[in-house]
Parts: sequence; C-alpha cells; structure tokens
Amino acid sequence: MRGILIINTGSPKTKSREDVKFFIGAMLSDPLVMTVPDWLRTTLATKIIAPLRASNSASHYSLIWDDKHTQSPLLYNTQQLATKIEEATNMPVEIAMRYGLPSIPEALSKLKAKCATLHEVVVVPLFPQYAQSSYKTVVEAIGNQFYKKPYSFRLKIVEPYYDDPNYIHALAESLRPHIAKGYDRLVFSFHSLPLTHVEIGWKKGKDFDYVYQIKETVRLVSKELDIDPKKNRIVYSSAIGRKWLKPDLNETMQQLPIDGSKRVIAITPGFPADNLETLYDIGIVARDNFMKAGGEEFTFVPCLNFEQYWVEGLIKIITNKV
Ligand SMILES: C=CC1=C(C)c2cc3[nH]c(cc4nc(cc5[nH]c(cc1n2)c(C)c5CCC(=O)O)C(CCC(=O)O)=C4C)c(C)c3C=C
Ligand SMILES: [Fe+2]
Repeated sequence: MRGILIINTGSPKTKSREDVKFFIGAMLSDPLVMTVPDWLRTTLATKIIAPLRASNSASHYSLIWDDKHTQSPLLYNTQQLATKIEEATNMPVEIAMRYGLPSIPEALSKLKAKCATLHEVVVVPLFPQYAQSSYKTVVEAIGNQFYKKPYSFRLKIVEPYYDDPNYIHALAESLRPHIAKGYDRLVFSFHSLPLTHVEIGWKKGKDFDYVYQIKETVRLVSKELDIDPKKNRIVYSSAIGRKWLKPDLNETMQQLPIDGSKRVIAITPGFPADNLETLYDIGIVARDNFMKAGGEEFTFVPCLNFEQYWVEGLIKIITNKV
C-alpha cells in the first residue's frame, strides 16, 4: 500500500508570544534559511532575532489565527487538504511541518500505524517553486529522518510543480471569476528571497531557479486564462533585508494607484495554503497600503487551500509521480 505525506512550512503552536518566539527561532536556526556561519546562527536566531520579532509577529498572528479551530490557518488548510485527498484516493495521508508540529517522524509513524502494509510514501513538499528555504530544507529533513531509522517503506518525492498543468489549471480556476469582473492590474505576489539564495539556485539551472519558475507559473496561468500579460505585475513580499528580491509588494501597492491602476487583483501562487504571509501581508497590509494610496478595489484571491479543483489537481500531480 502507498501512503502520502504532505509537508508544509509550519506554524507556532499557539499565537502566544512565547510560542511565536520558539517557532521563529527554530525556523531561523535552519542553515538553509539563515545563511550565516554555524557558530553564530543559533544564538542570532534564538537569542536575538526571535525575541526581537516575537511581539510584533504574535500580534500579526492574532489577527489571522483560526480561533474556531484553535490552530493556525496554515495548519488547518493543510490538514483539510490532506483529509480530502485521503477521502478521494482511499490512500493513507498525513501532514507534517518542517518546523513545529506535527513533526516528520510523528507523521511517518502515523502513516505506518494507519497501514501495516505500507511499502511506499509519496512525499509532497507543498511548494510549487524551488527555494532552498522551502523545498530543499523539507527534502533534507525527510532524508535525514529516513536514514536515522530502518523504515520498512521507500520514499518518492514530488518535485516542484511550478509548470504542472494541474497546478496551473487550479490557479486559473481560482482567478477566473475575479478576472471576469475586470481589473487594471493582476499582481502575482511571491515570497521574497535573499539574492544570495536566488543566485545559488540560478547557477544550478532551471530546476533550482526560483525566478525562472515564478515567471513560468505566471506565463502559463496567463496563457490558460488568455489574459493580457502587460497587465500583470510580479512582486515579492516579506523581505527581511536589503539584498532581497524586488520589486517589493508594498512599494508596488503604494505606486499602482498613482500610476492609474485603481482596481487590482492580488494572488499568491507560491503558497498553496493560506497563512500569515498571505492573510496578513496581502489581505491586511498590502490592501491597506493600496487603498490609502488612492486605490478603489483590492481583490485578494484566497490560496488554493482545499478547493475541489485543487484536491483533484494535486492528486493528479501525485499519481503522475508514482
Ligand atoms: C514559499 C515559501 C517560503 C519561503 C521561500 C520562505 C522563506 C523565508 N522565510 C523566512 C523567515 C520567516 N518566515 C516566516 C513565516 C513563514 N514563512 C513561510 C513560507 C516561506 N518562507 C510561511 C508559509 C510562513 C508563515 C507560517 C504561518 O504560520 O502562517 C517567519 C515567521 C513570521 C514572521 O515573523 O514573519 C519568518 C521569521 C526567511 C528568512 C526566508 C528565506 C531565507
Ligand atoms: Fe518564511
């Protein structure tokens, strides 16, 4: 029997300052995320940056937290997606988070407990575009775990699916009703990255090239929707340094109304599940910046989450792999 393991970034356990601090510390202690010398990284991450960011970050989490389900939207949306895939395929499906819970070993144990005859686990890093701080760190983490214990099944890992027709189709479906209403600009917002990371990937070729993959995703979605690519903008959010990918989401949002674009649609194809970086950074901050600068209509397209067309699309992406 085959099982599926969907892996996402992760979230703090609760929206409390302490849990947010712990989560930020864990994430920034990852050498693939914060590329500073080893001797400095953990101290910088856990003793300096995490305590400095925690209060602000916790206040942002409190604005988007899913109080009804008492968990982060990222966790809720990823879990719902897994449940729907399990129902549709009859295969055991579990989720794991790169940082925080459920952990990778925990999820692998749950898969094994669900199915004694498990012979293969298809690992789905939920990142359409390759970045060392998202896709690669997940692949390394599962690899390290796999070689720690004599698991009785083999692993297959789904590659970044930035140009997969099933992913492109799902994005197009999520955009279609909004496009039909008319707009001045369609803003594709992706997570920014340090330029050093971008360059390392670019030098390895297109399978590792974040910007190439983003441009391909945008080109293919535009083609599927038959929209004018001149009305598109690619922007980058959440930079935490000067030498990060630009143009910046918020600078663009402040400029668009000045340049005459009053009706904007914003979509975040790099995040299959809504989370802090979409619900807060786009849904609250970018919207506010746009409206304050004279914008008239800001439409934020929710992530694919567990929409039926995405459940079906992701199942095809997974089954094409096996
Ligand atoms: C495409 C996915 C992601 C990439 C690439 C990525 C790079 C990256 N992130 C940080 C630092 C932080 N990220 C934080 C939160 C966060 N990051 C992602 C995804 C990617 N990050 C998600 C989905 C989330 C939100 C999770 C949630 O609970 O909703 C945080 C914590 C929040 C904050 O204080 O801003 C930090 C810090 C770096 C440095 C980086 C690339 C080098
Ligand atoms: Fe991040």
